[in-house]
This record gives sequence, C-alpha cells and structure tokens, in this order.
Amino acid sequence: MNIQMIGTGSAFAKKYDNNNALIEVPGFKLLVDCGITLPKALHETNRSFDELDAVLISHIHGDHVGGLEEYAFQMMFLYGKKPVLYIASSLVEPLWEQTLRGGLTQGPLQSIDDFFEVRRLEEGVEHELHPGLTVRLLQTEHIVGKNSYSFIFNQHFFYSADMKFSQALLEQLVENGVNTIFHDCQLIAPGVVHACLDELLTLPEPLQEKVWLMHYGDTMENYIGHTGKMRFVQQREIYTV
Ligand SMILES: Nc1ccn([C@@H]2O[C@H](COP(=O)(O)O)[C@@H](O)[C@H]2O)c(=O)n1
Ligand SMILES: [Zn+2]
Ligand SMILES: [Zn+2]
Repeated sequence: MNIQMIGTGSAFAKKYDNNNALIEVPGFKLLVDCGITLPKALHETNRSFDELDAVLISHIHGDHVGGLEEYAFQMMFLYGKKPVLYIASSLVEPLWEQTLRGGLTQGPLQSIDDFFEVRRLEEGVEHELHPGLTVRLLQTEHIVGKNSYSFIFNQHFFYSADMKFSQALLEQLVENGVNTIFHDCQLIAPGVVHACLDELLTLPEPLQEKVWLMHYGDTMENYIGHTGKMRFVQQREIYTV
C-alpha cells in the first residue's frame, strides 16, 4: 500500500496544504479527507478528482472536509459521475446539515445522496474497500461533542484523525499488530485538541521509531533533529507502508 500526503499542514498552515492523503493499492485510489486546499493541491500534484475511486472522511473540520463541495460539483458537471464517500454513519447527518447543504443544494438536488454514493461505515468493523485495502474506524478524542475517527488500514497502518495524545492507545495498537503510525502533531505546546510534539516525545523510543509526524505548522523545519526517533512525513512524497 502506498501513501502520498497531498498536504501535511495544520489547519492554519500556509506553507503546507491541508493534511489530506492519497492511499493507493493496485486498481484503487482512496483520498483520505478533502480539505479546503485539497482541490488546488491535487491539481498541483498533477492529479484530477476523476482518477480517485473514493474519499474517506475522518471528521468535520474545514481542513478535512472543506473541499468536498468542489469534489462533488466537479464530478457532477465535468465528469458526470457521483463520487463514492466512505464515512462513519454518525457523521453523515452533520456533514450534510452543518457543512455541505448550503453550498450544494440546487433545484431538485436536495440530499447528500444526490451528490455522493454514500457508504456508511461502522466503528470497529473491518471494512474491505477494495481487494488489498481494508479500513477499521477507531473513534479518537479531538473536540468534545464532535465525533472524530482515526483509521487502521490493512490491520497494520494507523492514520490518526486530529486527536489528543494517548500513549495507552498507541501502545495498544502496536500490541495488536500496528507497525506504522502517521500521527498529527502540533509543534507548539499545549496540544489542547491535538497531540503536541512535547507529548509525543515522552513515548518510549521503540514506539517513537514507528511514528511519523504530520498535520504540522509552518515552522516544521525548525524542529528537524528535535523529534527523537520520530520522523516528519514530507508533503507529496510517496511512502510504502
Ligand atoms: N489555538 C487553537 C487553535 C484552534 N483550535 C481548534 O482547532 C480546531 C481546528 O483545527 P483542526 O486542526 O482540528 O482541524 C478547531 O476546533 C479550533 O477550535 C484550538 O483548540 N486552539
Ligand atoms: Zn485538522
Ligand atoms: Zn480537527
């Protein structure tokens, strides 16, 4: 499985695009989150919405869903298709009612199903998205009252939604077979709604070796060499995990 971060930036980053990823297995390309900067960033990566097979959403913040309106409209008006949207069941209603409805509705097109082929996912269930690609949703702590789901792909690759620090969770994941962790990282403490670098640096070194940092601010380069055994994911680079 290959992963390319179309962006690695935090919500306010300007040097880096929104923390959205493209996961690829033979015959299938999955976009993970679709933030405000995604349409332009995808274009700059010489890719188009039409080549994606589906999008998977972690939670409802602009840097993760703000590009979905353009995705839906481009697919409808440029390609005559309805994109496949994988999303936790609990997020379907808030995504439509609180984020997309205002921009997308027109004439007879009044429901999320008019724009997306919605595939509802349940937490804790192993879902096969395509032969060679499974995902399990894990609800992780981010903002009180807003559901947020991290992902375990192919039972060994953990991709954090925006989440608070939890050493216990990371240790449990590794015990259960996870060998690579892409984790959001706020460079400056306190993390509040994200794990911050100081917290992640308290992880034991063998665990740090499995951790790659993403969702970082514009000053990331100042921290190179100061992340213990953890490494920064580089925007647009392709990793095999
Ligand atoms: N100093 C800050 C700045 C922002 N927040 C919260 O972050 C959320 C948006 O960013 P994401 O990376 O989570 O998409 C939003 O809920 C802000 O309230 C914060 O807590 N502190
Ligand atoms: Zn975010
Ligand atoms: Zn968030």
